[in-house]
Amino acid sequence: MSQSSPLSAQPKASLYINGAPVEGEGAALPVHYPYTGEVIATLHEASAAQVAQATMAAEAAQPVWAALRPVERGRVLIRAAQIIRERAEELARLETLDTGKPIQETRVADWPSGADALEYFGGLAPTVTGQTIPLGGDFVYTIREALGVCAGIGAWNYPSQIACWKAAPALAMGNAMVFKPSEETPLGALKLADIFTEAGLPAGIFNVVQGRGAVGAALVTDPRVAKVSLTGSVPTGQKVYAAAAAGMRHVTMELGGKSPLIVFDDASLEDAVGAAMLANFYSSGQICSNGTRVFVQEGILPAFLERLAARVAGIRVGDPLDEATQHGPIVSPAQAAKIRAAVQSGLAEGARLVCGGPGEGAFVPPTVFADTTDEMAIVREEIFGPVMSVLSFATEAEAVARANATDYGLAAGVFTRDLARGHRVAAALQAGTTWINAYNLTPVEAPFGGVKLSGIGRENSAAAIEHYSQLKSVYVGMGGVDAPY
Ligand SMILES: NC(=O)c1ccc[n+]([C@@H]2O[C@H](COP(=O)([O-])OP(=O)(O)OC[C@H]3O[C@@H](n4cnc5c(N)ncnc54)[C@H](O)[C@@H]3O)[C@@H](O)[C@H]2O)c1
Repeated sequence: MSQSSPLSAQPKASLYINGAPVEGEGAALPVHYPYTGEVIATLHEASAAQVAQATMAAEAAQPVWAALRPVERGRVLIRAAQIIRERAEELARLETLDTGKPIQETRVADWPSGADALEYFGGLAPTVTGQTIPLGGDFVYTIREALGVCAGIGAWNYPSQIACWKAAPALAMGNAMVFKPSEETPLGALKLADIFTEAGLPAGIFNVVQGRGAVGAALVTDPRVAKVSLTGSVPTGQKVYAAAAAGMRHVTMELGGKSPLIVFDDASLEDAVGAAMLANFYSSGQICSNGTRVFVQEGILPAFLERLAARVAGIRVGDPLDEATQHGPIVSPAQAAKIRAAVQSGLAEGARLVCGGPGEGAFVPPTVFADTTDEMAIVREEIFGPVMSVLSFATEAEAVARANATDYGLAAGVFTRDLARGHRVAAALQAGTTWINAYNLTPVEAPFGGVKLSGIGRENSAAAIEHYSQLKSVYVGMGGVDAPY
């Protein structure tokens, strides 16, 4: 890599352990800018000994952090959020270099959402209390206490948001964290570690190790780790859940999906088309909750497809650092090849290409298939790219049954002007996160997560507190001990 390259993003060191940058002792990890393929940084994986050092540093630091007043922990998180907002432009640019996502997205979605989580959980920390349970003299009170050392493992689509979404509730509750970003996008988590230190976080409370799956596996089975939170694919989730079970560790699993978006014929066509585009093409389609199965009621199908094709034709594809660009490259050549194979399989299975196609190089254009059936691989399997399958349906009962006929259950959406139907359908859809007349909005105030194979546990909202703490009950005897012997 040329250090003089204007795109150089070489960090001080690859890892962050016990409050300081540390170089990795493992294999090289080149970081490519997805748009050009240029190597913008070369990192090194953590060795097994360095993974252990990170968890030991976390274990040593955690009790002191947990003993602070919650308002003091919260203040550090809120200060970190302020630093993120002050450096918004620099951080958005780094996220674009790391992921290839358009700068117009990374300015509004990635770090800003991470800052929201830090503010939210920073403010929530002092409000967490226990219960008193009267027993007519004796009583029990409960303490919600930290778990200890938490491991966070991230995917590459929203690397900095994922790091913040995991760190914020974990740290708010007095835990320490060792975070392993995806090997594709390792840069944002290192920035977060720096920002935390600047905000006053004690050394050892947030550590970063880098590496591929084996480093993640070493972290999951480290004896000091009490909880694992993974964002990734279902196959990885199954492996990590099983490995965590051996040590009876807590888990949060944020996994993949093949979510349905149901559009009834009374919906606002323009809003439904806009939502379907957002649900498939934002971040070049690399979003876990994407509504990739778009069920459209037969009466409005022709009008829906016509309007969709017209609006998709206007999407500006290109250089992600150009402010006008709305659709950037795919994160890596390997992922682009997987998406292309899915597009080819759609063509081979007889789906009708409305627009887009396999694309070339780093780019897969926004792609819409019509005349698809529930049996086609493009309709059943997560593609994790900008490929929408449009399906036609006749009745509400049919749409709900077909929408639920999947092993996934991350998200679902419904568009209708009949609000009673909207609520009825939302209730019937097997998904952890649902939207009525909206799609893919994930404010920190709302719980986010999946059912069925899409995961377990919830991120964001007060619900996340329960996933980063455990209840202790304290029985207080107020009288004598009545022993029968
Ligand atoms: N539900 C959500 O919140 C959410 C959000 C974003 C992405 N995702 C899902 O993530 C997937 C795309 O991301 P990806 O390709 O990076 O996923 P992935 O499963 O390939 O990797 C995820 C992370 O797990 C690590 N890993 C791999 N094998 C491991 C092992 N045996 N033990 C421990 N860690 C291991 C990887 O290094 C990476 O950091 C998609 O399926 C997408 O739907 C889910």
